[in-house]
Amino acid sequence: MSTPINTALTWHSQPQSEPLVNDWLFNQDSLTQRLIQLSHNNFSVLPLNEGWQRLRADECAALGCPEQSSGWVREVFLRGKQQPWVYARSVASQASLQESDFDLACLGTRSLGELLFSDQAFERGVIEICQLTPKILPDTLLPFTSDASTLWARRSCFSKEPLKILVAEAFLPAFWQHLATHKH
Ligand SMILES: C=C(O[C@@H]1C=C(C(=O)O)C=C[C@H]1O)C(=O)O
Repeated sequence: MSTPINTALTWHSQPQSEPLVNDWLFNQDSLTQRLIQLSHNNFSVLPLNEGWQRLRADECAALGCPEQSSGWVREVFLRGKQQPWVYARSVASQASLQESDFDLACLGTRSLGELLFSDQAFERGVIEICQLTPKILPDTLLPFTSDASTLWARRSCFSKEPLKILVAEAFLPAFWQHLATHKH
């Protein structure tokens, strides 16, 4: 289902004007844990697509691996109250996975965050954000029709030498609607 997408994504770390957006985009804690709390434990991970693929140019650059590298791609929905709240795409190069004992392929419906945040050896790099627009993310990639004109997304690298896992998360309209209707 994944299709090559426009890699002209402009990732940056510039805080935005809305405090609520900044809180969710730049928070360093496990997103899984925050969504478990926000959903009052009604949280689940829905794998959408997993497998070996050629990584995107921006992903290779972020991982520091050669262009056109192959890697394991994991795309999921993080769901709160059975609603897709976040679309996530996590990738790691084949070379680094082969050198490590990290089995990204075995996760299934377990959250990647459970592994990344339980193992103190993983260091998180800078969180970058960008706004995804339909022209960047054709709906062939995002398996849902988003009624938002843009989606806020963030990404960061989790490193535990020699392994680097690039985790990108796009917050979906249903997430912001839940926040708006359940003032916290
Ligand atoms: C990095 C984390 O893991 C989350 C879990 C993911 C998965 O299971 O594929 C993907 C993105 C993350 O939001 C986290 O919980 O912060």
